[in-house]
Amino acid sequence: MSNHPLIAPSLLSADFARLSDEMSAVSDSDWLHVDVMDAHFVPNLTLGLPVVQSLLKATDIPIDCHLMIENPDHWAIGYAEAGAYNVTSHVEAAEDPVALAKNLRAAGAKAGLSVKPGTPLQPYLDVLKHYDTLLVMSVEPGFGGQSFITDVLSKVREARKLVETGHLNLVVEIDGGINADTIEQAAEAGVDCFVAGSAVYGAEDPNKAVEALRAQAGRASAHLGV
Ligand SMILES: O=C(CO)[C@@H](O)[C@H](O)COP(=O)(O)O
Repeated sequence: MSNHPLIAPSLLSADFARLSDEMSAVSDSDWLHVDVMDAHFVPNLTLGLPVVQSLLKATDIPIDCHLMIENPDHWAIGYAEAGAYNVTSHVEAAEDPVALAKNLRAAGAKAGLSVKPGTPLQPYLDVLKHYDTLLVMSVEPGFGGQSFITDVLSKVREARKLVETGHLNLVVEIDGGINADTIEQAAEAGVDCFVAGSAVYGAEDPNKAVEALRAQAGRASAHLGV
């Protein structure tokens, strides 16, 4: 849980030839979201552990790794050992998500679990008790710049209720299509952490975009102060 809105710019929308400058451009953000894609779990290919290790040396912002890869049971631990703050794997890809969470925590990272837009939460409620973050995908994973899928907010409301009633203790994160037009409905539904790619890196001043999104989320949210 968090008591203020967390904004996590997605580096997927940054200029990959200038990653260090692009991280500095969002120095006011709470987390930095790094999308790892393997061209198997999703059709796109981005970057892997060697690049994340370099990013970790070049920033103080907590790195939030979103692994859109097959076999996270094997690969995720490397990101935790490298020093990522939060390491998220997909429930659709993980073979033993409980063991995975335990391994990530033992390596010093927060453990995150992500669900695609069509994946329900209900079968994974016991598994989620072992997790620190739940990443609700509000687009099909793989690409930035897609439109927000409003239907996923029912899962956010479900997760928020479970957190408020003490059944889960995790940060509710949303990813995909978050911008000035969509962040308020996500905040109202109960999101704590908002990933935003094109809305931040497409802005003239990325840091100002981060501040504006944070303020908007804080105003719209019943559970987060500004
Ligand atoms: O994981 C993903 C896409 O798979 C996201 O992190 C995108 O990078 C978000 O980009 P926008 O939808 O905010 O442009």
